[in-house]
Amino acid sequence: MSEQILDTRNRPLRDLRISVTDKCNFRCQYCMPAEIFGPDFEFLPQHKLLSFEEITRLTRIFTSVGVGKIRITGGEPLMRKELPKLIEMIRQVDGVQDIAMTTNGSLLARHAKALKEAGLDRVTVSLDSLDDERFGRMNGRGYHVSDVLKGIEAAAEAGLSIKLNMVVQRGVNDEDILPMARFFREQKHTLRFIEFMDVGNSNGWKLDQVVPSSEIVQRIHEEMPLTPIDPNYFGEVASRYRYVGTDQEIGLISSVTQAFCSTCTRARLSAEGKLYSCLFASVGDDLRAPLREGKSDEEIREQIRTIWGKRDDRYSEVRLNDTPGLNKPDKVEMSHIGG
Ligand SMILES: Nc1nc2c(ncn2[C@@H]2O[C@H](COP(=O)(O)OP(=O)(O)OP(=O)(O)O)[C@@H](O)[C@H]2O)c(=O)[nH]1
Ligand SMILES: C[S@@+](CC[C@H](N)C(=O)[O-])C[C@H]1O[C@@H](n2cnc3c(N)ncnc32)[C@H](O)[C@@H]1O
Ligand code: SF4
Ligand code: SF4
Repeated sequence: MSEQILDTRNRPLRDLRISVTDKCNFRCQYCMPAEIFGPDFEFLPQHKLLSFEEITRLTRIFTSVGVGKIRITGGEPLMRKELPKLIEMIRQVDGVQDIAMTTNGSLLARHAKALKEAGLDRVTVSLDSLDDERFGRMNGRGYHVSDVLKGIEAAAEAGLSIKLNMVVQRGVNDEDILPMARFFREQKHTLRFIEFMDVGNSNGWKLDQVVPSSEIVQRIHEEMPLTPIDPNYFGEVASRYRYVGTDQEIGLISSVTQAFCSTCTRARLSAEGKLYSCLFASVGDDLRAPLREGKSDEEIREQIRTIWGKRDDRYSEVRLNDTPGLNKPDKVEMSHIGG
């Protein structure tokens, strides 16, 4: 059994979410708005990115202090060249029980088979609408729904387990809630509805654009009756509901209206090797420098123990009490550290 480390709120470190690139081919308004992430925006140069060897070494150190779940994310993780090679390297690490990836799905069709063969267990594909025009607008680059559906199909054919993520914004895509629910119920994939969050510094978040999960459940329940079911594991982010009379389910990720910080076991590693103890953190701790300065595994492990031991984050829990417009320090961008 590996060591378990606890933060100041007794939360163990269990999941590591690894961002492999800060780049993305989409410009979702709620994440990387085109007016900010324009042609002049400077993304990380290659030498600042953690190499696959560095990521794998850190994964090994993290598993020795209790991490079992790995999620590959970004930016768009499939923009990172030779990603299957990284998956293969992480798969070899003792203690890694589950490797998942979050992707916008646009490049998945051509990579799904290689990812599965390399050892990826699961993909979560983000899709906000089945309406091509609206989807093209939301992704900021005119990508088609069919590009993503082909990716989902290829992932299913390759034998990857699949979930869908839909960020719901009132007045933007809330009319897609029912069509998405019907479609993925039919397709037998679990769809999770995510409350629009105030991540990063530039997504123009307003509370009145958040559709509370309770309302989403109500809207679906009126047409397709739902019943709540237990979480799959301690600290599961989504609350689960099953369509009555079926074994199909949906998930609700309610970080705005029902914060889940008290069971948050997630650490996030940015593409340049900074460790963030919260999605809403302003600063991360640099792990790349110690890696490149020749520090030993034990020295880096001790640094991680110290960071996690001091952790007190509970941003979502305090968010609703925050005064809008309060002068807070800039938070890290979600595309930078992964969702
Ligand atoms: N506030 C907050 N939101 C989170 C956190 N983790 C995930 N989310 C949100 O939930 C979405 C879904 O996360 P995923 O990584 O797909 O889901 P997951 O629940 O970790 O995945 P499973 O392992 O399949 O249960 C993310 O895109 C974020 O929007 C978190 O720690 N804090
Ligand atoms: C940052 S993306 C990275 C992975 C990949 N590019 C994708 O879109 O799946 C991870 C997840 O964060 C979600 N996300 C981004 N901005 C968000 C926001 N403001 N509120 C809620 N979820 C958000 C996305 O929908 C996506 O499911
Ligand atoms: S949510 Fe994902 S696909 Fe959309 S801009 Fe952010 S990183 Fe790219
Ligand atoms: S807001 Fe921070 S502490 Fe709370 S669940 Fe999200 S990442 Fe964890």
